[in-house]
Amino acid sequence: MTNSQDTLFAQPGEHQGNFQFDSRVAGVFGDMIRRSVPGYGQIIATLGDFADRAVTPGSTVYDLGCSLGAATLSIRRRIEGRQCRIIAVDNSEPMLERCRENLAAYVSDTRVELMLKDIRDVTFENASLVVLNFTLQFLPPADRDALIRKIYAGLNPGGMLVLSEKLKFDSGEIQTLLDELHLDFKRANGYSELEISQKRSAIENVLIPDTLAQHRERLSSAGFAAHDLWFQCFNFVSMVAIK
Ligand SMILES: Nc1ncnc2c1ncn2[C@@H]1O[C@H](C[S@+](CC[C@H]([NH3+])C(=O)[O-])CC(=O)[O-])[C@@H](O)[C@H]1O
Ligand SMILES: O=C(O)C(=O)Cc1ccccc1
Repeated sequence: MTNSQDTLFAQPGEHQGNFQFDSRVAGVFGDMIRRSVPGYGQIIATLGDFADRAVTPGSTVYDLGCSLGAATLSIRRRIEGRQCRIIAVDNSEPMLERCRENLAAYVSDTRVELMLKDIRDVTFENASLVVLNFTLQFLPPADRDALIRKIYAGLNPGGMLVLSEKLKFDSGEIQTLLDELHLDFKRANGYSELEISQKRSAIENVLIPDTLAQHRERLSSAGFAAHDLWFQCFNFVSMVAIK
């Protein structure tokens, strides 16, 4: 997988304006996400374990906001021979191009369809597993309920949604504490204060976190009777919901 070092925010004044999933980001994304999101590697590996349990023969898996294909690759390795199909969607062309190369590096009998489109325009059918791994947080908040409802409608009974997100907290004290622990994690991974602060401004208006209560309410009102956290590290969580 592409893994050039992320130095995008290393120089003063670099990358001003809103964060975008352009070719520069796509070229360093593997390094960026591992050094920025605590638990990312564990979540990617565990998606394979969820897939092994959730994915039924002949069903469809959706990876929404697939970026370089890390989740799709982890899932695909675990569902060989089940006559399934994975639909991996991203609206960034440079991401999807690199994703195509990454998927082609391994042999598999599972068909992966890469779709360059907005996840709001996807039709869900015969789904046994839907993955939103750090993607919902980039949708305008007003569009989030409708997507979760559409996913629920397209899932087969027993089908799962795995939803990973950066969280916001009602308590200012907890927000500050977990934000600081996250910043320490980035420092420990070699990011400078300048890189941290420039990236923070760039994602401010682009990545809009919800609280855990908002996620729970959204999943419940979409119809998911069973849902809970399965992973948390600081302000990053992953939830599972079962239809
Ligand atoms: N409306 C949209 N439609 C389609 N794609 C979108 C949209 N908005 C954002 N994206 C895409 O969602 C991805 C979010 S990254 C996901 C990591 C991956 N899941 C991973 O497991 O490695 C998470 C992060 O950068 O924190 C990017 O590739 C965007 O182009
Ligand atoms: O870097 C951060 O502070 C994040 O919140 C995670 C992230 C990771 C990759 C792209 C955008 C945000």
